[in-house]
Amino acid sequence: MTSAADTQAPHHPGPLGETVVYAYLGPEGTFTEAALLSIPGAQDAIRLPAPSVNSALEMVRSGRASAAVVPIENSVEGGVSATLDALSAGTPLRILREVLVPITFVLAVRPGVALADIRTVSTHTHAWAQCRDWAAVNIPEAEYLPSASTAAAAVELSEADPSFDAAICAPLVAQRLGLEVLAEDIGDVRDAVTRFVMISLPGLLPEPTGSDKTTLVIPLPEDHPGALMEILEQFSSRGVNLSRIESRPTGMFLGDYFFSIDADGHVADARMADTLKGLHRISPDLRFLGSYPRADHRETEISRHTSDEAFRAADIWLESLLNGY
Ligand SMILES: O=C(O)C(=O)C[C@]1(C(=O)O)C=C[C@@H](O)C=C1
Repeated sequence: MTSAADTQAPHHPGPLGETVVYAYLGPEGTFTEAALLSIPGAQDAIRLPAPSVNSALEMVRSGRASAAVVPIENSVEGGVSATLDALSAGTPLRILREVLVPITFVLAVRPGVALADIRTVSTHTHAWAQCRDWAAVNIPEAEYLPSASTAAAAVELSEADPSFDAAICAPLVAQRLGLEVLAEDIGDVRDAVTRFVMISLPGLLPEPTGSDKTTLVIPLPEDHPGALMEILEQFSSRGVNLSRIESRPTGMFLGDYFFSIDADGHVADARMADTLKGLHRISPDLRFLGSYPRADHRETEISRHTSDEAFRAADIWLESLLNGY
């Protein structure tokens, strides 16, 4: 379902010199690499695996890469905190496109190891959260050890003296590394999907398509009754639908939070532009992370009174009042 990998999408990172250089959460064989490879042109680009989401984004900030691909949200486990936090601070970055990748996990071991021998298992925390119930039934004695990615766990398992007995990873990486697959499709929820985003430094925005998403980071202005309501009202009064809202601690002090929000529509749409202005009045430090096409191509629903025409007609009417009519 790598449905954002369509050819008409106009949003590519600007070339760095002549060659497009992509950073991604590595090593080779991560689901993130699969997401990157589904983007037109990425097969011919230079691809730099990074050991963490932060370092992938740092490569973009420092100019080593033109863009980075990182996971942002999973249909089972929700937001990827490392990405949400890294985008909320530091040099501003922009999301240029999103990619959806169906997720299937296998349990991989070194040849000859049986299910009953497994005392320790390693994978990415998001992957573990998606296979926890399967593990509780099938390897109940196994202790979980977190790894930087599913592929990093598989790579360590394939090397000399791994510090664990099994890895949860993508089927392809287990096969590539010569690991034995003891169980397939071990995710607790069928049809799990992870959403990845392509990130670059701010530049020209992708054109509106009628099926777009806008991502924002909004610090809660000041702690008072109704503060969150004031933020939400900006969206609802302009007919803007939210597809994701999460709160994350800013890390500054206990109780200090920001909201990470995905809203349907593009900043070039009058109702979204008006929403952003309203939000800026309430929370001037908000971050605009980009407007980009939806991977599922679902069209934004617009009611008659929040269409671009309705906003234009209202502007013209107000102008006429000011001109004495
Ligand atoms: O470890 C990987 O293979 C990744 O690409 C990371 C990641 C994630 O952060 O959610 C991506 C997809 C899966 O949901 C599990 C792990």
